[in-house]
Amino acid sequence: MTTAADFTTETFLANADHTLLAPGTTPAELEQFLLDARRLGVGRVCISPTLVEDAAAPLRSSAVQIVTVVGFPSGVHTAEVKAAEAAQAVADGAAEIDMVMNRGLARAGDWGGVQAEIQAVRDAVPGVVLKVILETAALSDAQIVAACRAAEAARADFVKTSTGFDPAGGASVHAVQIMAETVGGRLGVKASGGIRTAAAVRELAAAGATRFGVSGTAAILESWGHQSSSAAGSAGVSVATGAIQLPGAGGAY
Ligand SMILES: O=C[C@H](O)COP(=O)(O)O
Repeated sequence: MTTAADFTTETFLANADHTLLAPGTTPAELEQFLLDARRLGVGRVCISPTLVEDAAAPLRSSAVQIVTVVGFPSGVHTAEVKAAEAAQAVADGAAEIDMVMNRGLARAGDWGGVQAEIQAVRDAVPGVVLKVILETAALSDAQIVAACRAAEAARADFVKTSTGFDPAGGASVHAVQIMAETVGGRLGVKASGGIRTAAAVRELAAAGATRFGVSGTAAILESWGHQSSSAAGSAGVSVATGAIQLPGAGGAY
């Protein structure tokens, strides 16, 4: 079990998906983002599918891998579209796929349907790391548990809390605990959306997160030496309640 105290910057960087998913990104902004990723020493970048091909060439000489998103951010795309999007992204150079689950199916209790759409993406990109974005802030605890089970049954590799773009909110300690209790040790748990400080990263790691989707990587590293609680920080993370506000990328949709 990871404790907040022994979670180092090295552990964080090795398990960080440095993220750029804002719509309207220009080639110059992508270039700067990739330079930052290498300077920071992150293991992966998480970028929009339209950016994958352009990012693949400059990253080829580095150890940085490309993660992209499918059915993003709403998840309302058909399973066939998500599967095709995933296959195209891998052909373009993506090493990992973060797909957004169809939340309507989940809220209706159609867990067979949820499993089937995850399975469709799984089958389209065999051998590729597949994460399922649940948008946990918009689900009940029981729905989070069932969604985790559907992801595991469909042979996903990770469950992921949030897109970072939903008004319901981002990652929370509470959701991560539920996910870790349900599939932890067999599937990874990616916390993402609204994570702004080192304190928040440590709390989420202690709750069971094994991967972190963060657009504010540099600011998180800058805050690493500070002991101020994420709950009280300007990041808007409330560890007590687990609610995370999304002052950054979230709300763009
Ligand atoms: O998937 C990752 C999230 O979009 C990152 O959210 P963030 O911009 O709030 O760090």
